[in-house]
Amino acid sequence: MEEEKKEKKGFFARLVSGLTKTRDNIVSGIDSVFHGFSHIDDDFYEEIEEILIMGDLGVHTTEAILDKLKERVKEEKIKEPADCKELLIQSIKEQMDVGETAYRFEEEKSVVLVIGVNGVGKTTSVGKLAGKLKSQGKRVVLAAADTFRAAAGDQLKEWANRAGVDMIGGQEGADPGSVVYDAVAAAKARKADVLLCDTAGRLHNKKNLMEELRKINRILEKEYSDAYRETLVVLDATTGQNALAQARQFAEVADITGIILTKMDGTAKGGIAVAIQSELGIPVKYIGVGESIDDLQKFDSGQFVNALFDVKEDSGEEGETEC
Ligand SMILES: Nc1nc2c(ncn2[C@@H]2O[C@H](COP(=O)(O)OP(=O)(O)OP(=O)(O)O)[C@@H](O)[C@H]2O)c(=O)[nH]1
Repeated sequence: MEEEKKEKKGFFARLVSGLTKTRDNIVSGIDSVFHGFSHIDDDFYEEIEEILIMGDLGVHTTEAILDKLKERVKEEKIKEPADCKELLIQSIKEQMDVGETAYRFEEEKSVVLVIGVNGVGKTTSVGKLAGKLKSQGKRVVLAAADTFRAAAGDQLKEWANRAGVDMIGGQEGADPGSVVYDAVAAAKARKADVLLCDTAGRLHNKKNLMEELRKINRILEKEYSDAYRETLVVLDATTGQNALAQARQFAEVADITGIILTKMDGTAKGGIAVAIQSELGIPVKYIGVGESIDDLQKFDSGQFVNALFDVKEDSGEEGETEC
């Protein structure tokens, strides 16, 4: 129990330091609004709106947050700008609410498809996730089914070695479906708990992407129907609103069950996590906070917002995050 508390505290401290740039971008501005205005008026709300939009929360999400805030301020007859801070934090948390995030693939035999465009950190995230599952004592098999890019398989192989798991690959340009087919056979033979597939990422050709995913899904239905299926999209947080647009496009062609938001370390655009959950209703399941194998953390909206606004968490009871 003590260990668990310590771990949560450690996670929170790392989250706070990882979000320094995002926090500087949003919170220092907000604080000066709370303390710089003598009363609550349209200008006050406009300033908050501007800061949230600049912090990459997006126009729709920001409007929804402000509507909620205004309603509460009225209801609770708040007069002092400084007293709005807690209400704003509450409104952002509510706006991000997507219910409790499930990690079923950690509990039962599963296949996880990971998709994302080149360069977002897809291969790295698959490697980190493999390492995380392996450290939980799971038997993991990787499928290098993103056969489009030269050397992608080699890169994944390095991660497989680092994580200490098996990888099934194919030649460059090979049919991703056949790689998945072979990987399913290997997963069955090795009694794997989780089959992690590094799959397609070509958004510029939606028809092909859709076809490819459909084919993979058909194979999984036929050959591995008793495995729970999860589809995660990897997005690069440093691209801000572009990441949101990518998620939207992927959601049009696949049944997305979660998001991995990478490069949260050192970006000022971490507010995109709020926009993603609010506008798409898809949970951010993990965030990438560095380039090494341990730099993937489960995401918890409550803790994230607390970290952003420097709300202290000493009991460790706020979120369920473990890492
Ligand atoms: N700082 C930081 N860098 C990351 C993170 N995730 C990935 N990267 C880096 O981002 C770069 C791209 O990562 P890859 O995993 O190769 O990206 P990919 O999406 O697989 O791209 P392709 O291999 O080109 O398809 C690498 O230099 C990674 O080390 C993260 O969470 N934080």
